[in-house]
Amino acid sequence: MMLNVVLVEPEIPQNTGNIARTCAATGTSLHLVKPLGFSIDDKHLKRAGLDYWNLLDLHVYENLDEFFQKNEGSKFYFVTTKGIQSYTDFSFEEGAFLLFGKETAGLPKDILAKHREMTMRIPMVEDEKARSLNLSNSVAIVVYEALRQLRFPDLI
Ligand SMILES: C[S@@+](CC[C@H](N)C(=O)[O-])C[C@H]1O[C@@H](n2cnc3c(N)ncnc32)[C@H](O)[C@@H]1O
Repeated sequence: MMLNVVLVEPEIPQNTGNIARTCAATGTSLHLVKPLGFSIDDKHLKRAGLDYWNLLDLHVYENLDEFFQKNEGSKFYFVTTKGIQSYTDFSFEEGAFLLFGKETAGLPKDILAKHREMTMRIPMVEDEKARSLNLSNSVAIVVYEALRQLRFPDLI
């Protein structure tokens, strides 16, 4: 696949359902890293993804170690409110893996520290009350920037 979205320990089924729909509609693979806050058969998850599930290239992992092992050698990008640069300052490569954190806590701190140079943020107002965007909105923003840079391959 041209792009890969990775949700690390997602908690809210409606968010993952929306993201599944974005992935299916853009030909992007979806990778879910457990623990998940819902079952893959959850009705909210299915409803939010509507009938797009059969179009989806879905991969599920027991934990982050398994994810990194199975995708060794790939290019990883970390999307976080603590990113050192704007997502628009990155060049996205074909086959890129875009990692997003869980709704309550984001990506693990040790992972962000290890991959600091590859962390990106989506700019927001400087107000501590505006802590973050919705997870599924964040995925849509970054996926479409990456696809734009790759010239919307196979999309019309
Ligand atoms: C609701 S947010 C998590 C909030 C968490 N307190 C944090 O600061 O990371 C869930 C995920 O959405 C993405 N996200 C939300 N707002 C973002 C932003 N402004 N910049 C980059 N990523 C963002 C990140 O992947 C984040 O891990």
